[in-house]
This record gives sequence, C-alpha cells and structure tokens, in this order.
Amino acid sequence: MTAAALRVQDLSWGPKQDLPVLHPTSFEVGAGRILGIVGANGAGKSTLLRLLYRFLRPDTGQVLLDDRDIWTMSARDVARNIAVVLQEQPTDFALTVREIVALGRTPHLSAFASGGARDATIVMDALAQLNLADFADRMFGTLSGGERQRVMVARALAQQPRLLVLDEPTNHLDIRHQLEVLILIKGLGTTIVTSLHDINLAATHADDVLVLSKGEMLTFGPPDHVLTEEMIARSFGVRAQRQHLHPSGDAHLTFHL
Ligand SMILES: Nc1ncnc2c1ncn2[C@@H]1O[C@H](COP(=O)(O)OP(=O)(O)OP(=O)(O)O)[C@@H](O)[C@H]1O
Repeated sequence: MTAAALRVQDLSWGPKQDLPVLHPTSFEVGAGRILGIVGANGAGKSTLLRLLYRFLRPDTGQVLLDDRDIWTMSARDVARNIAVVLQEQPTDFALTVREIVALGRTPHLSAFASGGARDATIVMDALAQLNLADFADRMFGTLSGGERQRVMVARALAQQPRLLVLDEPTNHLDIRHQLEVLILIKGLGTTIVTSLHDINLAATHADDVLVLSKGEMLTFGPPDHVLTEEMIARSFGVRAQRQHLHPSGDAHLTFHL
C-alpha cells in the first residue's frame, strides 16, 4: 500500500455558529506515519476524525492529502484513498464476513463489475491478516463484538487506502487482539490516524501523539515529548506517574485521582 501525506490547516467545526466543537487546528502527518489522538470524553476526537474522512465539512480550514483538498476530490476518489474503521458497527447485516470485507473493494471496481480474481485474493489476504479465514462464510450478525471489529479492520485493509482513519480500533478487543491489530496496522506502511483511549497504547504504538482537550489541540509530537505528567493532568484531570519498564525501557504511565 502506498501512503499519503496528510496536512491539516486551520481546521474547525461546530454544529452551530458560536458553538465550536473543534477550534482551528493545524498539524501534519508524514506519509507512512502513525498519529494517535488522545483526550478525555467529549474532547473532540471523533469530530476531528470525521473531518479527516470527509464525513463533516469544515467551517474553516482544509484537509490536504498529498496537497489535494479532500473536498475537491470525488466521493469515489476519497473512498479509494481513505478508509475508516468506526466504533459503531453494523449489527443486522445479512451478509457473510467475506461479503462485508469484499465491500472494501467497491471503490476500486469499474461500474457494474463485481470484482475479479485479484479482488478475491485481496479479500482473502485481508481475512488471513486478521485471522478471520475460518469465519469467511459466517453471517456477520453471528460474530462477537471483537470478531466484528476485526472484520471492519479487514474491510478497511481490502480497500487498500493511502490514509487509514480509525476511531478506537481496540474497543471490544481483548488484550491479545488489541496488540495484534495495532502491530498489524503499524506494519501496513500506510498513513494512519487513530483515536485511542489507552494512553499507554498510544505511547507505545504511535509515532506522534496529538492531545485534544475541549476541542483544542494542546500539544502534538513524539509520545515521549508530549505525554508528560503535566499534560495528562491538564487534559484528563488525573495525576499521572511515568515509569520506565525494565528490561524494555518503554515508558509506562499509571494514573491516580
Ligand atoms: N452534531 C453535534 N451537535 C452538537 N454537539 C456535538 C455534535 N457532535 C459532537 N458534539 C459535541 O462535541 C463534543 C465532542 O464530541 P466528540 O464525539 O468529538 O468527542 P470524543 O472526544 O470523540 O468523545 P468520546 O471519547 O466520549 O467518544 C461533545 O461534547 C459532543 O456532545
């Protein structure tokens, strides 16, 4: 998968005038890098992500993918470039796992085509990457929450995006599958923006972290620089203690009221 560079300039949004949910925000994510977005409930994480995958139209500013404003692209072009994994999942789909994952190929098919051998291989590869090959013919509605979450990640992979946006991708997943999904997406080589509630997962897996609080970007940069005890206290209202684990040397934060 090739990766796109993402540039966000003065991006803001609110449901009404004088009710900003995201204040003007600017940052860049280099091609192939992983950005983790952290912040308390209601900080504006999902809103920022919705602006990145063109679900919301900005009040001000731009989202540029390799210097192209995503609002100048066709919907199909956006779908060829940007894939999304959301917290909410379809529950009543009368489709098999394979059919759901094959939906990821839709933006790449020519009109009225139903996908050829190459598309079928891409779908099977995506299923295999998420350890879902044995589930291919199961009805989506019969899967557990965590299995469904992995199917949605597989669908996004089948889309072969240049930017992958994930809203809490580890929700519903047990610890093993959390790590598997994060390690998998890290290895994709595509540009990734993901919200994460678990600050330690963000610290370990993101190249850069953006801290949001009340719709404002408080800081942006490498996890070791931005996830300070002071920043956690300011954005989450908890005391944090930073330790270094042995023998890995990885930073680990613990939290107290
Ligand atoms: N369409 C809307 N109309 C009014 N308020 C909205 C709208 N969308 C979002 N908000 C408000 O904006 C704030 C930020 O919401 P958002 O869902 O982006 O936060 P979040 O950081 O993703 O939260 P969480 O961690 O709880 O999922 C919340 O207070 C929310 O109620």
